[in-house]
Amino acid sequence: MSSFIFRNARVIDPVRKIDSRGDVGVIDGRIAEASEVRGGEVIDLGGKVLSPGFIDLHVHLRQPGNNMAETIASGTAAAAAGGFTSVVAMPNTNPPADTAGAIEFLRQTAAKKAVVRVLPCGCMTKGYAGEEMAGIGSLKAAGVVALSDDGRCIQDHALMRHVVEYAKSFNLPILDHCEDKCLAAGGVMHEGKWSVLLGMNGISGASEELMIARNIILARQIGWKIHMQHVSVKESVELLRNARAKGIPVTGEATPHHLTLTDECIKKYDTNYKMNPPLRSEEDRLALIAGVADGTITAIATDHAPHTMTAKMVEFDYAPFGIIGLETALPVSYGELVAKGVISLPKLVELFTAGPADILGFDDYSLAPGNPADLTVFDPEAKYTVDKEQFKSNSRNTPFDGWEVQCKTMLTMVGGKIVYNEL
Ligand SMILES: NC(=O)N[C@@H](CC(=O)O)C(=O)O
Ligand SMILES: [Zn+2]
Ligand SMILES: [Zn+2]
Repeated sequence: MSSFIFRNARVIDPVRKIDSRGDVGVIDGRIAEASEVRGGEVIDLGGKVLSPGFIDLHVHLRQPGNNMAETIASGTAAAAAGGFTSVVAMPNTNPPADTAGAIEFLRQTAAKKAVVRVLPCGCMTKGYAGEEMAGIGSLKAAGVVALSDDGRCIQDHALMRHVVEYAKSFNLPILDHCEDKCLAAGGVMHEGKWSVLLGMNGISGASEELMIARNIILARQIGWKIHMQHVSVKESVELLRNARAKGIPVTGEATPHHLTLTDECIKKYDTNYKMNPPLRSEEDRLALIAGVADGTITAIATDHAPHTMTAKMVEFDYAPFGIIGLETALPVSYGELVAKGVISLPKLVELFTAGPADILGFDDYSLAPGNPADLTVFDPEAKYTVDKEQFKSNSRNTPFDGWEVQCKTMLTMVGGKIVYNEL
């Protein structure tokens, strides 16, 4: 395997609290002191940022079941283009990833087709139907890194309690889609001023708040980690903030779209603004940003949810929920959080690296010599226009097409192999 020296990097390594000019070496797929590399390829970064590879906790790869929308090959190519070196693959495929066999399929296909690491996530319940617990022990043995029924939420609190107990005994974090079905029923957008004005059925913020409260209670009672996916409302942020202050092991992620867009966008009736949870009010959006700024929210995750053009090109009510995000996450988050002075650049890097690594229970996700050479190089100064036709994803369902953005992925390296290069 080849060696590399990255010269003149702005090295940002949140775990080791480093933000300084320097060189980073890679020998045989691992990070090394640059001075120890003999005769490797020299790449001058001219001050561009080099950081640990980004981890996306929340990605829908759609294979098996909907290869038109995405495959493991196309989804991981999109991830590489976005600077992600690892993605957690949500199990709501068809068939769902609720057995060791399904996880084995994912792992074997990823070994052949993926360009970044695919971290399998298994269902909490059989068929993610929320009725019967999945075989959590065999999912663990097959290599899942977490459990989730994403797309749906277990409504039966006693069942959820048992799942959390099993997850604890198998040392698996739970990534939960928090949504009370009764309160959300029939809704297609956020319940608020705009749903009234547009005459559309709303999804109450309380549907999320209620299940976040439920999960906080279970995390406290059982003493186990529950991570709240795609947190979207103000009240959820407040609940999380208070619970974390008390030491309850709960965490939350924010998506780039919930940080930047609101329910007002729905007036365009464009189904690329339809996702679950829905775009919320401006007040909710600002609360989410405040939660990121004060450390209540410790990860940015895309909830990359590809859908084909034909699936999305229908009346708003009938379109599936979900938008893609892997190839826009970095610039969109940079624009809202760093360019506007809400957080520093190292903090943004943390939200894409050490934050998600910690939620998964990985330790030392840093640029320490000896660690796997999973690296992201990006240029915070580079300005460009988002063009969905250039995406590596099989899908085009993005609300960010045509956005003038700043901060571009320049190179992605996984285990010492360059999988994306724009330098
Ligand atoms: N976010 C979405 O709107 N859709 C996701 C499911 C989910 O993340 O809940 C999907 O699988 O399409
Ligand atoms: Zn979800
Ligand atoms: Zn999802």
